[in-house]
Amino acid sequence: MNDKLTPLREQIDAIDAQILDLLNQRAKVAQQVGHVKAETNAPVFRPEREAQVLRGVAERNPGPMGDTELQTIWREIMSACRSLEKRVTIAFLGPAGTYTEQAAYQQFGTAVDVLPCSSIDEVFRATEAGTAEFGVVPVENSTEGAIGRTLDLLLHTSLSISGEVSLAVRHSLLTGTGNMDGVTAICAHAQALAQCQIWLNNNYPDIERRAVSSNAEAARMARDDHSIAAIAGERAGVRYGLGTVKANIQDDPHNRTRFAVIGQLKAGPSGQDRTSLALAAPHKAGSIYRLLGSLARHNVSMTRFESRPARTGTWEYYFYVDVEGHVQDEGVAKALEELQGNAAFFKVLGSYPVSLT
Ligand SMILES: C=C(O[C@@H]1C=C(C(=O)O)C=C[C@H]1O)C(=O)O
Repeated sequence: MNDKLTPLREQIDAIDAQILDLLNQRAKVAQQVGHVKAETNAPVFRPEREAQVLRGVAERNPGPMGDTELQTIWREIMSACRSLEKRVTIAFLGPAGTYTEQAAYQQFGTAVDVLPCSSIDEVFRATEAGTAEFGVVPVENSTEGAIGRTLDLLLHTSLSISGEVSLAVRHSLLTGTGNMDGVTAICAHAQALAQCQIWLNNNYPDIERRAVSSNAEAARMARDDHSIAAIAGERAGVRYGLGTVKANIQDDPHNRTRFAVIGQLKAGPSGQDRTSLALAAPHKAGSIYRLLGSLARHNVSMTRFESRPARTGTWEYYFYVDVEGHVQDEGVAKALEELQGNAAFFKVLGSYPVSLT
């Protein structure tokens, strides 16, 4: 047995030495890139370039390594290289252990400084003030729909969306003991309670449900008080030392949440981009039809159309529209120019590379 293993391990050691050498070669080039950027005051983080590198890895991958696993490794390589140019600070909807934290690492890798914030408003404030270069906030959930507060704040912020992250959201029922003995309340964010309501109705119809500020906060409460069960991701469970009563209790097995990366940066075109817009239509017959007609005429595909009350008490709405392509793409530019002329309110929230997952 050992005789067979020894030469194989020697091969791995030799390959590791090459990987180590190549990684440091890559890091030195990234440092040079950093010097060039510093001379011109150019942004360190370039999401369009990182998206291209990650797509290229999957396209060129001959296997047996999986595309997703390689992309995870490359994300960390780029994160480490980037941190040699400059370490960026990322604000996110905390506390530690939330899905938003996971989304932040998914976008930037782990060689970043993080600033957990207690509300979506605080993420916007910290990023607008420059305390963090980027912020990460939830935008919509495939079961429960839009995160209203994020949409409201996007309307008037000076920040742009420079990235999107889509994560599979799986909820577990967690307690300090790993069972439900003595549990009198199930705590979670209101969104998570809503995403698990059928399962809760079927299994624990009589236990009180209590909405708290985040699932991670519920996990922290469950750690300190064994009369409380939390609904949260396994990540939060591990972080707070909880036992799993039942995993995957979300009503929709395909439950996903989409997050936006916000910051001063406007991402360049990566070749596979999306553009988010906020619009209001004038109070005239056919005005929405005219707005959307501009997209159709220039062959621009719409991937999302969402309305939200303008909060004027007059049944006026803002429309949140996502289209395929980048504002610098010719068709998109023409469509938006035309659309802007017909809109009562028009704002490009940002163009950014399409999420890998
Ligand atoms: C090295 C660069 O800086 C950063 C690091 C990257 C990398 O490690 O590949 C890619 C894009 C940037 O976010 C670059 O802009 O090319």
